[in-house]
Order: sequence, then C-alpha cells, then structure tokens
Amino acid sequence: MGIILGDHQYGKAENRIVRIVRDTPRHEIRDVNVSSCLRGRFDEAHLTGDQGAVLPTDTQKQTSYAFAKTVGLASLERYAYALATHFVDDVEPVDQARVELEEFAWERVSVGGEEHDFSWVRKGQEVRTVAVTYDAEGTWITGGLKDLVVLKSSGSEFHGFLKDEYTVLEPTSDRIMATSLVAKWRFGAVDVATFDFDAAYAAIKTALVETFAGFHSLALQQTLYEMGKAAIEAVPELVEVRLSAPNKHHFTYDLAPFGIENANEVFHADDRPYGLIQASVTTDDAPPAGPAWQQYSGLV
Ligand SMILES: O=c1[nH]c(=O)c2[nH]c(=O)[nH]c2[nH]1
Repeated sequence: MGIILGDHQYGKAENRIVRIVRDTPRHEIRDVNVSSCLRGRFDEAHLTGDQGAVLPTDTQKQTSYAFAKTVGLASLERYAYALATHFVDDVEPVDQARVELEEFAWERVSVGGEEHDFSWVRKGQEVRTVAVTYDAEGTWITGGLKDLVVLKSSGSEFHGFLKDEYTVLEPTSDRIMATSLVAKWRFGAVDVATFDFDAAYAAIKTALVETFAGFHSLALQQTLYEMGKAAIEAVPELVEVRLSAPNKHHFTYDLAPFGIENANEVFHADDRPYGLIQASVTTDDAPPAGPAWQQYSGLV
C-alpha cells in the first residue's frame, strides 16, 4: 500500500480589517473579515518539512492589511482580485489563490435628522460574502449573503406531500414561513475593473427578498427556485445561484385546553430540528464552475 499527499491549501483566515477613508470630513467605512489561501507546489513542506516554497501565512496577513490601504476596499471584489492576482503572479510556487471576505455593514448615525460624518451603528441584517479565485486558467467570482432572517405570516402552504406509515404532519394552506437565508451566486464573464458589484448585490438582495414576500408559496422548495430565478433575471451577469434555507418552523400553539381559539395568531417558534432545504438555479449555458465553490474558511 502506498500513501500519497492529497489536496492541500493554506493561508491566513479571518483578518479583521476596518478601512476608513478620511480624505474629506465625511469619512467612509468598510469592515471586513478577509481570508486568503494559496494552492500550489507545497508538497515538500508536507513531505520533507522544507518550507522554501511556503510564503508564511503571516506575510499573507501583512499583505491583506497593506492592500487595504494601497488598493483600498471601495470595491470588495477588486480588493480580493488584487490580492489573489498578486499571490499567483508574484509568488513563484503559487498556482491558484482564493480570497474570501465577509462584510459587516454599518449605517450612519443620524443626529437631529442629519447623517453624521464619522459615526455609525452596526447594521443588524445580513452578512455579505465574496470569494475570488484566480489562476492561469481564469478568474471565478462569487458573491453571497448569509444570516438574512425573513418571515411571512401568510402566503405559504404545504400540502399534497407524500405520506407513509410514519407521516403525522397535517397539511396546511396557511402557515408562517421563516428562514435564515444563505445565498451564494456565481458571476459569468464580467470585467472586474469596471463591473458595479455593489449595485449587483443590492439588486440581487432586493430580488430575493421581494420574491420571498410576493410569491405565494406551496413549499420552501418552490420559493427557493423562484428566488434564484428572480436573482438571475435581475442581474443577467449571474450564471448560478445556490440557496440554503433552514425552515424555521412556527407551530400554532394549542390553546384549546383553555377554551381559547387560536386562528393562526399564537405560535411556538421552534429552534430545532429544522428542515434544511437547499437548491441551486443555473442558466442553461452556464460555464463550468471550476474552483468557484472550492471553499477555504468555510465562512463564505
Ligand atoms: O416547505 C416545506 N418543505 C418540506 O419539504 C417540508 N417538510 C415538512 O415537514 N415541512 C415542509 N415544508
């Protein structure tokens, strides 16, 4: 029996970088969690302990902070692309680099109806995600969001499902639907230098949320398909959307023992277990995903 080294990758995970742009009295903030990872000719580091090809993870960290100043974080995707191309093009043993980001959004404080120049409140909603993978073959850019908690108190049904001897679930034509959405999307050919990724993000989020609200659902599965389809229709540069949605069950609480009617007004919000529904939607001419979904930090 022979034993061989398998896939390997390494980098610095979770550099917490806050970039302030303070060229004018009105500052701008970008608050991110950056992970970089290198893939390439690092066999010797594992097999013999020779670290001659290994650019330290500490160097990757220093580069992430340096690029936050020199490249800036005005565009998350362009920052990630600059880092990834630097590692591949300038560091000899590196064949492929992946840079992953989470963004924590801030909202300006309002003082007497006026937006403050340099104070913010953390936005409580979703975390935006970005991943750029680069090698000699090309560039793969994915975006996403997670922890987007949405709930609708009507417009959701679930019935007509398959039954066997263990099925006790009652069909319903009016239930709460709630989830903490994780969405990831893959861009096709876009010009990294000029494409407006922030506008695309806003349009995709709007499409997802408006479809969740507006689409009369017969199942979370159907809602996910409609949401993915709406996102691609809103931003035609997308070639794939992947959605993961825990079905945050809300059970009508039984008030009958107290002689009180409960017409879908009082619910028990259950914690676990939860149905976990996942679906992807692609265009029929989507190019191969390549390494686009090959994760590093597990956060993106
Ligand atoms: O939207 C749903 N999809 C399911 O597959 C399912 N299964 C279940 O018990 N409730 C639900 N709801």
